Amino acid sequence: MKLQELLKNVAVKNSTAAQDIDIKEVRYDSRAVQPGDLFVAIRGYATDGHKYIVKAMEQGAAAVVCEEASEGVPAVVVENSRIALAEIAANRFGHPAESMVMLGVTGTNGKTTTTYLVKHMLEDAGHKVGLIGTNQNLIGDEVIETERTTPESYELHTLFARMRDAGCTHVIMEVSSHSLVLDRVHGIPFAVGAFTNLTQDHLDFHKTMEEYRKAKALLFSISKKGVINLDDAAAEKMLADAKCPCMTFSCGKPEADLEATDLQLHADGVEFTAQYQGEKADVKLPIPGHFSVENALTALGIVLQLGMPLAAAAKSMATATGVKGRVEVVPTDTDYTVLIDYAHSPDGVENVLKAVRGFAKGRVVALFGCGGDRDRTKRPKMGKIAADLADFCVVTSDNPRTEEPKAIIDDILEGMKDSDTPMQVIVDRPEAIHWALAHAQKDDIIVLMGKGHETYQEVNHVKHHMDEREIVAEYFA
Ligand SMILES: CC(=O)N[C@H]1[C@@H](OP(=O)(O)OP(=O)(O)OC[C@H]2O[C@@H](n3ccc(=O)[nH]c3=O)[C@H](O)[C@@H]2O)O[C@H](CO)[C@@H](O)[C@@H]1O[C@H](C)C(=O)N[C@@H](C)C(=O)N[C@H](CCC(=O)O)C(=O)O
Ligand SMILES: Nc1ncnc2c1ncn2[C@@H]1O[C@H](COP(=O)(O)OP(=O)(O)OP(=O)(O)O)[C@@H](O)[C@H]1O
Ligand SMILES: N[C@H](CCC[C@H](N)C(=O)O)C(=O)O
Ligand SMILES: [Mg+2]
Repeated sequence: MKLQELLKNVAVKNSTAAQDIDIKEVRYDSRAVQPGDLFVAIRGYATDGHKYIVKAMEQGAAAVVCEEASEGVPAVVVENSRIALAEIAANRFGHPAESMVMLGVTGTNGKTTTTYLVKHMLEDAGHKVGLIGTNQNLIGDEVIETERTTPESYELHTLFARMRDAGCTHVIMEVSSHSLVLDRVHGIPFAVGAFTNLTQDHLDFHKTMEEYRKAKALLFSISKKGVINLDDAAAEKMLADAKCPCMTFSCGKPEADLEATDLQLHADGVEFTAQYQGEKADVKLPIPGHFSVENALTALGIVLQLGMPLAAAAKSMATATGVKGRVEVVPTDTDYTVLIDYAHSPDGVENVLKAVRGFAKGRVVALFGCGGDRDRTKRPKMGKIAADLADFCVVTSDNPRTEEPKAIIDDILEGMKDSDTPMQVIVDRPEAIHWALAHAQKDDIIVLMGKGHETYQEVNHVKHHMDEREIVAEYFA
């Protein structure tokens, strides 16, 4: 592609690069640059892409997009390289997002689950759907592995192009707060954006809850229509900040556009009556927990905003299946139950343990750790909530990354020190799981929290294979 085609509608401050040069590929990591590529230099948190311009040129880069030009380098200078990257990516692939209905979900918890529900309902209605999120990306049934919840803009447009070419009409994606702040989703024309909830997470990155909320609110300045959880404490501010018309949902607030009443919470799912614009429908979702009602409402809100009739959406919801690693039952053939869940924030832990408490006949045993190189202040909070809600806690590791595992555990224990809930600390997670199984009692529900779908433990930048399903199976073998 010619450089000028890639730069169409990009706000260029000045340029020393010839506009008609041929560009082979676009790279934002110098380590991937090959002869003829365009290197986009991004100022990051860990390092600055501008430092690698010389290296990129040595590797054969044809030109550089940057915020500050270097002597003798064919450079296109822009105000913001991340925004330029997103625009270049859209140009590179022929604006694939514009030919599909783009749907985005933001919020601290419930994004992954909601996206799968929306995909299921749209497929039931006969559409081919692409999905982008934490567990994996999907083009219909085709699975594409992922590293991020919301990939970098260039990867996003690469995926959109594949989805478009495969005949997708709709894309449902998780929109993380990081992606909104870091312009990964810049320029995506979201037909509907939805907000699940706001509770503590990622303060390492956003610093304050208000900054975190504002990051999420950005989705409603790039969406045509919004769906907002009126039961969340941040709802009022989210509605006030929104630049698009928003519908609201609630469990019990009649002023909401979509309201759930007559909630029934069962061990294997939830049931409720949904009311929208004078219509009523019975909704069943085979995923347990009060939060499943919220996720169902978020998903219903999205398809209602697209014009799907409530009755059709409700009917479809009943045949949705659970999502890997979200309240997933591990088969054990014993008189107790093992669940794998992705709760990794104070609210997530509270929600899943309350849900389990609601149907447990015996003890609730919580096994968990906290991620390294992530929000430290959530650790004692998760510890306290687990100690308050569980009958027994096993504290262990969850992706220590570059931190000392025992130091992370000490942060968690700080929040548990006033509790008399019995507990066991075992740093090695597989060992901790085996210990929990060896000490299980009849009717216990052992909740393995934090890893969800993940099949690795990340230590010092290396992902070591670790699948909790296999660890449980090994124990019984
Ligand atoms: C805080 C954050 O999100 N950082 C992301 C950001 O990194 P950064 O801007 O700090 O980049 P950097 O490492 O300083 O490097 C700056 C630039 O120099 C380039 N570089 C670097 C080294 C080199 O030799 N040559 C070179 O060109 C890098 O490619 C980059 O373009 O941009 C990078 C490129 O896209 C991302 O890989 C990186 O994600 C990091 C690894 C990360 O862990 N992100 C997590 C926290 C994240 O994004 N999580 C959210 C939410 C999760 C959820 O709740 O579900 C997600 O959406 O996944
Ligand atoms: N609506 C909800 N409110 C609170 N907690 C929830 C909700 N939905 C799910 N959870 C809990 O949070 C965990 C994570 O859910 P899910 O993966 O759907 O959220 P997410 O927003 O995609 O998370 P991430 O930010 O890591 O991508 C679940 O395993 C469950 O314990
Ligand atoms: N996507 C989130 C979830 C991480 C889940 C947990 N396993 C952890 O490592 O903290 C993050 O990167 O913060
Ligand atoms: Mg997710």
